[in-house]
Amino acid sequence: MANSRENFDEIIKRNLNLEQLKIFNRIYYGREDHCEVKLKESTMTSSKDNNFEVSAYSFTAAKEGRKPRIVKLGLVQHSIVLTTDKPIKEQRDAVFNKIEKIIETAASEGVNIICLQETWPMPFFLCTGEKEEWAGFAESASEGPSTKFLSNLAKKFNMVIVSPILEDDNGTWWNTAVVIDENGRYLGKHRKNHLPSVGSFSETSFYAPGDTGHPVFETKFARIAVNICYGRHHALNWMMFALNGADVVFNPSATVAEFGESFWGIEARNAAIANSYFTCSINRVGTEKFTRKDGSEVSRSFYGSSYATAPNGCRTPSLSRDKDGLLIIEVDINLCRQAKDIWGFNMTSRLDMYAKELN
Ligand SMILES: NC(=O)NCCC(=O)O
Repeated sequence: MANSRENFDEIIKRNLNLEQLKIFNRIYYGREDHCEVKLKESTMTSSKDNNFEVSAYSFTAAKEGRKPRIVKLGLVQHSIVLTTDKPIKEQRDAVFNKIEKIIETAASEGVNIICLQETWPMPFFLCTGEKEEWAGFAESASEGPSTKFLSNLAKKFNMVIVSPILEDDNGTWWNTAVVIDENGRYLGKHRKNHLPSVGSFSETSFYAPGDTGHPVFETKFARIAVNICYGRHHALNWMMFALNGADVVFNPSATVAEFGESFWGIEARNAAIANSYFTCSINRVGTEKFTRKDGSEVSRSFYGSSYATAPNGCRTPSLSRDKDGLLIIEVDINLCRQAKDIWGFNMTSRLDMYAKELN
C-alpha cells in the first residue's frame, strides 16, 4: 500500500521488477539508467548526522568539437527549524545553521552553483494574511543578513549561490532571488514576475510584481536565471530566459499538494525541453503552523519533490516529499546546444508571427 508521504518515484521502484523498471524509466524519465553519481563517504555521514537526504545524477553530452563544460548544480529543499512564534532572528539563525551544513556538504562534492528554495530564511507566512508581524524577515537584497551570510559561504567554497528572499527595498517588498558570485559578491537579483492570487496564495497584497524583466546572470560556471515559483505556470516567462541566453533556469518554489502537485513534474520539465536548457525545480518541505493575532490558526504543508531536467527531456527522480534534501546534478552545458541542433526549436519558433498577433 502506498503511504501518502512516499513520492511517486519510490512507489514505482517498489512495485516494478527490474525489466519493467527499465521500460518505465526509458519512457517516463527519458533514460533506462538514472546515471547516479557515487557520493563520498563523508557526504553520507553528513547527510545522516544532519538528517537530510542526498542524491546525485549526471547528464552527459555527446563528444563534439568543443571541450565538455561540466558544472555541478545543487538544489536544496528544507523545512523551517523553530516554531513560527519564536523571535524572528532566532528562527532565521536556526535556518542559517541548517543550510550551512548542507552547503558545506555540497561544497565537499564540488558543487559550483547552488540554489535554495523560495524565501528560504523564513516560514512562508503569507497564508496568515498578516504583514507587520513578519516584517523582520524582509531584508535588503544586496546587504541583508541572508546575503551577508551566504556571501561568506560563496567565497569560502568558490560557489555561486542563488538566494531567494523576501526583499525590502525602502519599504516596498518584493519576492526576489539574489545571485551571489563565487567571490562572495552580489551579482544581481531577479524579482518574481507573476504573483499568485489563488486560494490562500494571495501574494499581491504583500509585494509588487517584479520589475526586473528576465535577467540572465553570466557566472563563472554557466549562464543562469531564476523563474520564481508561480512563474512556472507561464510558458512565456520560461521562454524569455531562453531568449536571453540561459543555460540553466532554477525554479525555487513554495507549493502545496492541493495546488497542482500533478503539474509539478510537467511544467519545468516541459520548459527544459521547449527551451533547450536545464531546469532545476525546488520546493519547500514540512508543515508550517501559524497563530494569527486574533488567535485563529492556519497551517501549510509543502511536498518537496525537487528534481532536475536536462534539455533533452531526461529527468532525475525527485527528492523526498517530506525530508530536507540536497540534489546534485553534474551536467555538461554542451547538451543545451546539442538539443537545439537536434530539435531546431529555436529555428522553427516563428516568434515574428507571434509578435505580430500579440501586438
Ligand atoms: N509561492 C507561490 O507562488 N505559490 C503559488 C502556488 C503555486 O504556483 O504552486
